[in-house]
Amino acid sequence: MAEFQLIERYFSGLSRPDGPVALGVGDDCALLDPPPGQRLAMTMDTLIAGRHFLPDADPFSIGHKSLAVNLSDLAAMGASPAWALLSLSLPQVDDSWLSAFTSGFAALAEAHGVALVGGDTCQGSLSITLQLTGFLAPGQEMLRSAARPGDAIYVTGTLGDAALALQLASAGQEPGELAQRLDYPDPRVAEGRSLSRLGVKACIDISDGLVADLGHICRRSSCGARVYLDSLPLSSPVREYLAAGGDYQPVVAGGDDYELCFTVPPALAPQLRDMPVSCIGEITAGEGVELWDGSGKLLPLPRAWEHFSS
Ligand SMILES: Nc1ncnc2c1ncn2[C@@H]1O[C@H](COP(=O)(O)OP(=O)(O)OP(=O)(O)O)[C@@H](O)[C@H]1O
Ligand SMILES: Cc1ncc(C[n+]2csc(CCOP(=O)(O)O)c2C)c(N)n1
Ligand SMILES: [Mg+2]
Repeated sequence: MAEFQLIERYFSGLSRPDGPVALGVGDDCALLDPPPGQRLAMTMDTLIAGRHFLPDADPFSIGHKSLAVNLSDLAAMGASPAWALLSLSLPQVDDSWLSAFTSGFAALAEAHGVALVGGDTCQGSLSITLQLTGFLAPGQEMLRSAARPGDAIYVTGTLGDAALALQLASAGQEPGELAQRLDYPDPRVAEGRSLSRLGVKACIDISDGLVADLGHICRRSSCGARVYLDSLPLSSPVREYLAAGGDYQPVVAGGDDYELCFTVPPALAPQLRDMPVSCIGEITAGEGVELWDGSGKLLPLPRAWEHFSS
């Protein structure tokens, strides 16, 4: 099967032309009608074999994750997802790989109302780039630059599960239930929309680890952050790993969490009472992220995930 047959077989069906998609997969461009009065929120992320997923990863999970990491960026802005463009580089045409990949992608796209409206396909080493567009009413955006001293810092979900799964898998051990968090991140789109509607102004999604991503909020907001290790929300396997003497590096710097980290002024905090979020510290007038343990000791910051750093 060659390029155009492949596009027809695997990607035309994901296009779902409807009202706002005037023209999807198949022409020189997609033609799209954004809803009046909404801004477009646009993001893009790449997944590369060996860099973002293990070479033997299930293609269904790669399809899921390539969309999930982009949905997570829209969630962090408070946007609603709408359209995707998919650029695929494949070493060869492998039918079973492509059908599993597109099924994983389609299942998550369906769950979030995302239409695939176009893309590009070429032969090369395995790499997936997804561009995702969403909508956002002006004034509802959550920015990295909007944290203020005195704000409380919150996160959704639990931290460190995916990084610990990767650490175990890389050491040839069985990650058990943690594997799900590495392979199938659950982007916090509904939570992002709710937070933005509540009036939360500062948010980021945690892809490179808490310390690095909260660090982006600090730099862009010209403030500091105090985080309390004992306040971090942890799953049972991560708790057990720490209790057995495991290092906190995967929890605060391993990355791949795809949880939201956001800050809230004291007046807004009571409105979060019924949400599944955890307060982990506060924004200060200082600079950079500080990590404190339960006995009041300042902890050294582990090195964060960063491309070109090793
Ligand atoms: N090659 C590039 N050209 C233009 N802008 C870029 C490029 N690479 C990154 N950016 C922009 O830089 C900013 C930070 O990008 P970065 O990839 O670090 O954020 P992110 O996508 O939220 O994080 P992650 O990729 O870890 O999920 C974003 O606004 C992004 O659009
Ligand atoms: C095989 C393998 N090695 C390492 C990792 C960890 N990892 C890769 S990229 C990244 C940050 C987000 O990426 P980006 O900044 O490119 O969006 C993290 C935490 C992984 N998932 N699989
Ligand atoms: Mg990125």
